[in-house]
Amino acid sequence: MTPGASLGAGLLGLVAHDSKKDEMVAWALAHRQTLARFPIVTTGTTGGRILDACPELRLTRLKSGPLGGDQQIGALIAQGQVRGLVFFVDPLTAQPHDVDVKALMRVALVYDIPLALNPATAQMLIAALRE
Ligand SMILES: O=C(CO)COP(=O)(O)O
Repeated sequence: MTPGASLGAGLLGLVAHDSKKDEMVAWALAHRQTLARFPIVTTGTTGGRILDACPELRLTRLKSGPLGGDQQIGALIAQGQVRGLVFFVDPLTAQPHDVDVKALMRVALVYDIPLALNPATAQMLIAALRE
Protein backbone atom coordinates (compact mmCIF):
# COMPACT_ATOMS: atom_id res chain seq x y z
CA MET A 1 0.00 0.00 0.00
CA THR A 2 1.38 3.41 -0.85
CA PRO A 3 1.49 6.02 1.92
CA GLY A 4 -1.78 7.88 2.21
CA ALA A 5 -3.65 5.45 -0.05
CA SER A 6 -7.15 4.51 1.03
CA LEU A 7 -8.35 0.92 1.09
CA GLY A 8 -11.95 1.99 1.53
CA ALA A 9 -14.25 1.44 4.47
CA GLY A 10 -15.51 -1.71 6.13
CA LEU A 11 -12.20 -3.53 6.21
CA LEU A 12 -11.74 -6.64 8.26
CA GLY A 13 -8.25 -6.83 9.77
CA LEU A 14 -6.58 -10.23 10.19
CA VAL A 15 -3.27 -10.63 12.00
CA ALA A 16 -1.55 -13.58 13.69
CA HIS A 17 1.72 -14.08 15.47
CA ASP A 18 3.92 -16.86 14.10
CA SER A 19 2.82 -19.60 16.50
CA LYS A 20 -0.81 -18.71 15.78
CA LYS A 21 -0.67 -18.61 11.99
CA ASP A 22 -1.79 -22.21 11.55
CA GLU A 23 -4.85 -21.44 13.67
CA MET A 24 -5.53 -18.31 11.62
CA VAL A 25 -5.34 -20.26 8.36
CA ALA A 26 -7.67 -22.94 9.74
CA TRP A 27 -10.11 -20.24 10.88
CA ALA A 28 -9.98 -18.51 7.49
CA LEU A 29 -10.55 -21.80 5.68
CA ALA A 30 -13.50 -22.63 7.90
CA HIS A 31 -15.09 -19.21 7.29
CA ARG A 32 -13.91 -18.42 3.78
CA GLN A 33 -17.44 -17.88 2.44
CA THR A 34 -18.19 -15.25 5.05
CA LEU A 35 -14.77 -13.66 4.72
CA ALA A 36 -15.26 -13.37 0.96
CA ARG A 37 -18.00 -10.79 1.61
CA PHE A 38 -15.55 -8.30 3.12
CA PRO A 39 -12.45 -6.47 1.99
CA ILE A 40 -9.62 -7.74 4.18
CA VAL A 41 -6.41 -6.15 5.32
CA THR A 42 -3.57 -8.11 6.90
CA THR A 43 0.01 -7.86 8.00
CA GLY A 44 2.46 -9.26 5.46
CA THR A 45 3.21 -12.82 6.49
CA THR A 46 -0.25 -13.53 7.86
CA GLY A 47 -1.79 -12.39 4.59
CA GLY A 48 0.53 -14.56 2.54
CA ARG A 49 -0.48 -17.63 4.51
CA ILE A 50 -4.19 -16.83 4.23
CA LEU A 51 -3.99 -16.16 0.50
CA ASP A 52 -2.19 -19.46 -0.09
CA ALA A 53 -5.16 -21.21 1.52
CA CYS A 54 -7.96 -18.94 0.25
CA PRO A 55 -6.82 -17.23 -2.98
CA GLU A 56 -10.33 -15.96 -3.72
CA LEU A 57 -10.32 -13.49 -0.83
CA ARG A 58 -10.08 -9.74 -1.52
CA LEU A 59 -7.07 -9.22 0.68
CA THR A 60 -4.52 -6.41 0.90
CA ARG A 61 -1.23 -7.30 2.56
CA LEU A 62 0.54 -4.51 4.39
CA LYS A 63 4.03 -4.68 5.87
CA SER A 64 5.03 -7.48 8.18
CA GLY A 65 4.15 -6.77 11.81
CA PRO A 66 7.72 -6.21 13.05
CA LEU A 67 8.34 -3.86 10.11
CA GLY A 68 5.36 -1.58 10.75
CA GLY A 69 2.35 -3.62 9.61
CA ASP A 70 0.65 -3.44 12.99
CA GLN A 71 1.02 0.33 12.91
CA GLN A 72 -0.43 0.50 9.40
CA ILE A 73 -3.54 -1.37 10.52
CA GLY A 74 -3.76 0.87 13.57
CA ALA A 75 -3.72 3.90 11.29
CA LEU A 76 -6.57 2.45 9.23
CA ILE A 77 -8.55 1.98 12.43
CA ALA A 78 -7.91 5.60 13.40
CA GLN A 79 -9.18 6.63 9.96
CA GLY A 80 -12.43 4.75 10.53
CA GLN A 81 -11.81 2.19 7.81
CA VAL A 82 -11.84 -1.02 9.88
CA ARG A 83 -15.06 -2.81 10.92
CA GLY A 84 -13.34 -5.48 12.99
CA LEU A 85 -9.98 -6.96 13.91
CA VAL A 86 -9.06 -10.60 14.45
CA PHE A 87 -5.61 -10.64 16.02
CA PHE A 88 -4.38 -14.04 17.20
CA VAL A 89 -1.81 -12.97 19.74
CA ASP A 90 0.89 -15.29 21.13
CA PRO A 91 0.86 -14.69 24.90
CA LEU A 92 3.86 -16.96 25.54
CA THR A 93 6.51 -15.46 23.25
CA ALA A 94 8.21 -12.09 23.57
CA GLN A 95 7.74 -10.00 20.42
CA PRO A 96 10.47 -7.59 19.26
CA HIS A 97 7.72 -5.16 18.28
CA ASP A 98 5.70 -5.51 21.48
CA VAL A 99 5.07 -1.77 21.60
CA ASP A 100 3.43 -2.00 18.16
CA VAL A 101 1.29 -4.95 19.26
CA LYS A 102 0.11 -3.01 22.29
CA ALA A 103 -0.50 0.09 20.18
CA LEU A 104 -2.68 -1.85 17.73
CA MET A 105 -4.78 -3.32 20.52
CA ARG A 106 -4.99 0.06 22.20
CA VAL A 107 -6.21 1.91 19.12
CA ALA A 108 -8.81 -0.82 18.52
CA LEU A 109 -10.05 -0.15 22.05
CA VAL A 110 -9.97 3.62 21.59
CA TYR A 111 -12.20 3.36 18.50
CA ASP A 112 -14.34 0.54 19.94
CA ILE A 113 -13.61 -1.82 17.07
CA PRO A 114 -14.85 -5.42 17.51
CA LEU A 115 -11.59 -7.13 18.53
CA ALA A 116 -11.00 -10.89 18.72
CA LEU A 117 -7.66 -11.85 20.27
CA ASN A 118 -8.18 -15.61 20.24
CA PRO A 119 -10.03 -18.26 18.21
CA ALA A 120 -12.86 -18.56 20.74
CA THR A 121 -13.77 -14.90 20.35
CA ALA A 122 -13.13 -14.96 16.60
CA GLN A 123 -15.88 -17.61 16.36
CA MET A 124 -18.29 -15.15 17.92
CA LEU A 125 -17.15 -12.27 15.74
CA ILE A 126 -17.55 -14.22 12.51
CA ALA A 127 -20.99 -15.41 13.63
CA ALA A 128 -22.00 -11.78 14.10
CA LEU A 129 -20.61 -10.86 10.67
CA ARG A 130 -22.59 -13.71 9.06
CA GLU A 131 -25.89 -12.14 10.13
O1 LIG B 1 3.80 -9.56 13.92
C1 LIG B 1 2.62 -9.58 13.64
C2 LIG B 1 1.62 -9.01 14.53
O2 LIG B 1 2.16 -8.34 15.63
C3 LIG B 1 2.16 -10.22 12.40
O3 LIG B 1 3.03 -9.91 11.33
P1 LIG B 1 3.18 -10.93 10.14
O4 LIG B 1 1.82 -11.29 9.67
O5 LIG B 1 3.98 -10.23 9.09
O6 LIG B 1 3.91 -12.11 10.72
